[in-house]
Amino acid sequence: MSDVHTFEDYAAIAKHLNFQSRAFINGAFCDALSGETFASLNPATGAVLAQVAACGKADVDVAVQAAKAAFDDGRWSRLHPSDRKAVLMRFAQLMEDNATELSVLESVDSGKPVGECVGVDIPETIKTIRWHAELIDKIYDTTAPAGPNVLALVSREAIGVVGLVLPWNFPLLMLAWKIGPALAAGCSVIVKPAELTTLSTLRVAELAQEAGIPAGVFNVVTGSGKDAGEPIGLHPEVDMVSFTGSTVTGKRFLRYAADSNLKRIVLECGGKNPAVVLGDAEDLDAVAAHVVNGAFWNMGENCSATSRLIVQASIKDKLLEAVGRALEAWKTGDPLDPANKIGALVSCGHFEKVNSYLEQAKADGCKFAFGGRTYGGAFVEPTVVEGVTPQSRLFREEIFGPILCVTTFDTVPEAVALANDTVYGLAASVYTANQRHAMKLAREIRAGTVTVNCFGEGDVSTPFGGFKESGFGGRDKSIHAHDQYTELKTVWIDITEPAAE
Ligand SMILES: NC(=O)C1=CN([C@@H]2O[C@H](COP(=O)(O)OP(=O)(O)OC[C@H]3O[C@@H](n4cnc5c(N)ncnc54)[C@H](O)[C@@H]3O)[C@@H](O)[C@H]2O)C=CC1
Ligand code: BAL
Repeated sequence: MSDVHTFEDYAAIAKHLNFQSRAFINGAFCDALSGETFASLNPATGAVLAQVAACGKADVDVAVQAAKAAFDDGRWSRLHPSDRKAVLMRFAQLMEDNATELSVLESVDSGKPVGECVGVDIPETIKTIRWHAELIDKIYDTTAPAGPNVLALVSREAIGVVGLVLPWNFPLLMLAWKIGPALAAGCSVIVKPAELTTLSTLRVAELAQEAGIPAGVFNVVTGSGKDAGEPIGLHPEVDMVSFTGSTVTGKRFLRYAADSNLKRIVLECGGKNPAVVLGDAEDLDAVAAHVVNGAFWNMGENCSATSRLIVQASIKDKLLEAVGRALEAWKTGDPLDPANKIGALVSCGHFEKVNSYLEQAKADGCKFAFGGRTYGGAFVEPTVVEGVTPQSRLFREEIFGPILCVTTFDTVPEAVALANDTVYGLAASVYTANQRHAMKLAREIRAGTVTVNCFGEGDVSTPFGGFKESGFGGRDKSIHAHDQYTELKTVWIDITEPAAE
């Protein structure tokens, strides 16, 4: 990453960004066949950044044909693993060479604080591509234990043409979580970025081409969920879809699969993630710093965001005092100013949704311990709402914004029951000095990731995904992600000696 650090530097780069706005199909940028476009806005200012190709079924058909032709002729799928690895390593290097530009682009398109893009989103994107590239020539197939006259080979083969339907909250990182293992496995991909955040993915398509990923292997179809996402879900020649987004849309993909070709579906959906703080937790300032980071990182637009603070009643007031101290570092404002840790929400539409929970909190008679103010149609300051009951919408629904709901408990079993009182099961954190309690809570809370005395999503080496309505069918990240994009094949070979003549 370069030495660009100030608001003025980032603003100057933003001013001179060139936006690629056409779809990328079969190695070429192209308009939608209908010629239609939609506006991509900077949510912090409302300015139109670009008019983006509004693709539909016809464009998806062309992309699928290209992806299938590429897969079938083996230009990528049958490349020597070390050669595939070399191309992906070059791809990662090109992203690193352009990391500052990608960070600013991601920030203006999504409202994310540029400091987060520079420090987390873009480095993690690059690391993810490298990690999966490194794996390509290190995975061995196996033989199964079988009788003496049989050789049973069990291998993994790329699943084929893969649709990757992406959310807007971590546009490039979610792209990397999916294309990393998919391209490493040898699949051809059709990426459908969220319509609110397409621009960084299109820039990365340019870099993919420059790196030498062959035509047809990496395609980007831009457009709405209904027009471009649904045809991917229903396409008979798409072998698999990996989706991240809302549970409602995730369920649609299961229906698309049932109504078409039983394509494999992997879903990473919403969360309503608890942080359970026991009365014996040590160093409440450290706990508060983790809780605040979990709740407000990326404006809470995060499926694993800490959304419910479930705290033992005896320490609630002390913990909230510490939360107040931690919040002093969380300034809200222009996403291009690296001093701000809270930028703009992704769109006015999403702001309306988040604001409806602030209104609900007032209607429920809850107390705003901190925050509650909104600015400029897209900014919401970090807000902590006390006295949230398990019946409230605030406790039950995914807010996906900077609102932390506080509920108290008296006993550990009560805490477990509250933590599990949700249809979701993506992530949870537990804070306690008692290792027995920590392990008991980690076991009993039904979630894909449980962090103890910290908040985080692990590393690229650890699987990410959820229980219950948070997920289906597999995991992103880690070696387990490769399972999503491969089929198991058994080759059963009879090695009986022919009977002597
Ligand atoms: N990582 C996560 O868990 C995410 C959760 N969400 C949740 O979903 C809520 C709504 O956000 P949205 O952007 O509307 O999420 P969404 O689930 O509708 O969108 C995610 C992706 O699915 C596509 N899509 C939407 N409708 C589709 C359809 N009928 N068929 C095929 N593809 C479709 C979208 O174009 C986008 O690429 C958020 O407020 C948040 O609660 C949103 C984004 C990410
Ligand atoms: N936190 C990364 C995954 C997601 O929010 O979709």
